Amino acid sequence: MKIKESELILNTDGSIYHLNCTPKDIATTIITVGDPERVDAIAKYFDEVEVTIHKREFKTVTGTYKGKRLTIISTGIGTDNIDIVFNELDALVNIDFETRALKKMHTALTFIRIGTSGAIQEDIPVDSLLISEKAIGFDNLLHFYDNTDFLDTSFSEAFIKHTNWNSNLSYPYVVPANKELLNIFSTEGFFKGITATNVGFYGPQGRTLRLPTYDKNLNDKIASFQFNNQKITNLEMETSGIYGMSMLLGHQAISLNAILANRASGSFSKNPEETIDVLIRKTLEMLVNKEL
Ligand SMILES: O=P(O)(O)O[C@H]1O[C@H](CO)[C@@H](O)[C@H]1O
Ligand SMILES: O=c1cc[nH]c(=O)[nH]1
Repeated sequence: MKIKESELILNTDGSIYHLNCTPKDIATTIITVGDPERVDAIAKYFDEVEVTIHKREFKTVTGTYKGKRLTIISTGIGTDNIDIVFNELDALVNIDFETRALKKMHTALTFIRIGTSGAIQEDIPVDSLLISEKAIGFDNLLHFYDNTDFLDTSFSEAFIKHTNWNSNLSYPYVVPANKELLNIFSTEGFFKGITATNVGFYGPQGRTLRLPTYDKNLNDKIASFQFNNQKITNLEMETSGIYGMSMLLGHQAISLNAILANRASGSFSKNPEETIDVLIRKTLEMLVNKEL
């Protein structure tokens, strides 16, 4: 079936609408970051850069690291951008742009998020690295899609009860990391935990500058919640969307977090760039050594 021009939107040069990339521009292993400037902070380690494309908050660099072809792309902030980036990257490999039909052979992509995050457990210090075993999404992206049977509703129900979750907020959805990637990255000295993905940095993460939040104890309730001996460890703004979209589209994803803030102790990293750089170098080496 031919996908309409209003659904699969191609620019006059044949590139996809927001990302401005054509199918040849991307590798099958893709590092996602929020901050467009982090793309160059990673690409500076490449042997060579093949492609650089920048439109809006979406900066894409494809090149090689120790001979391995990789793409780095910035998503900007939030799961609304994840919807765009993941649908468009998937289209680049799984839709024929000439015929506008789905390709017969599915191509699975491997996604590694190199992100920043704030811990809510006191024993996860600033400047540590954490791998997200699961994400709990306080955003509503996944609720717009069908076929979400993989979501862990028992976890959601227990969480809603424990926190007395406000019914005006969207239903928190719980989605796992890719098992294989989780096993691979789990061996390398990361903390492991459950990442809460929020719809904002301030109120939604319980930060108060001038505006009070509806429940000043919400972060404490989130931190004290346990399900099957697992705790929610950290807050950020993309992982639930990345895990959810990857499950829906048949890709594999893992989210790695540089912990810059500790909300329990009220502290923030004195050298965030250094911590992010440690995570970048570690991730690049693992991608090559584990042949991901
Ligand atoms: O550093 P990035 O990857 O952008 O991730 C975190 O930082 C941003 C907020 O400062 C949000 O996008 C959050 O998820
Ligand atoms: O506390 C933090 C730190 C980074 N990113 C977030 O979303 N929250």
